[in-house]
Amino acid sequence: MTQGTLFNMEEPPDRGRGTPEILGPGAVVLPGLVRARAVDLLSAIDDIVRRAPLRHMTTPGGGRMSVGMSGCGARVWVSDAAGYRYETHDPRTGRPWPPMPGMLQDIAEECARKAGYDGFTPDSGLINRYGPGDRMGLHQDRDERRDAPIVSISLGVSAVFLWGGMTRSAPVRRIVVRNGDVVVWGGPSRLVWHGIAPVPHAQHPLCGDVRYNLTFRLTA
Ligand SMILES: O=C(O)CCC(=O)C(=O)O
Ligand SMILES: [Fe+2]
Repeated sequence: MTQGTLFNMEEPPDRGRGTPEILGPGAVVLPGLVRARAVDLLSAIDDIVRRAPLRHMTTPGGGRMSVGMSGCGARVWVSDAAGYRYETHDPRTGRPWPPMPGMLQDIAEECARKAGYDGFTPDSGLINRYGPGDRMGLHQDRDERRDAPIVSISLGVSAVFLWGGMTRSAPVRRIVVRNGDVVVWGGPSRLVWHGIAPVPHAQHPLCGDVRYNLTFRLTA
């Protein structure tokens, strides 16, 4: 990922629940789509991070990412002084990443289908953990297959998803993503710059002051 700039703007107005919101060609927010599965998803995250602990990765430039990361599946995104890449083994433990639970695979595929992407079979599930104030700067997801969409699930504390354009300096839309919301982007929008504004200090009944994000991709 490439870190970019963030803009601090006031909270955007609320949007209706349940109505898909088109972000652009091939990109959609599906509000609350997996809210009923939030407890199961969080328990799957717990199982994974017990075996592959969350860690703060460093960027090639030496910066420490505020978001805690782990993952499951055949390959998981890692970053260190050597660069951004996918690895089959967890550098922290030397072991293969935990396999992707069938439940996660099914939910990711169903989310993709709902967004118009039939036949999406992710081989990588990234876990991002945001504490209060943690953020992810504007970036493009460039390190995996670009002919497959990204399926992104928000859990816990609400955050503002930043949805930019095809260049880093394009105007940025701010979209509130809540527990159980899903964002899917692919096709002509696959390389849109995006990020997460600093997560507010807030409480969610399932997660305390934490936001989790699960992101599914195809890497090989
Ligand atoms: O946390 C999010 O919603 C976005 C995560 C993201 O963009 C990424 O992992 O590449
Ligand atoms: Fe991303």
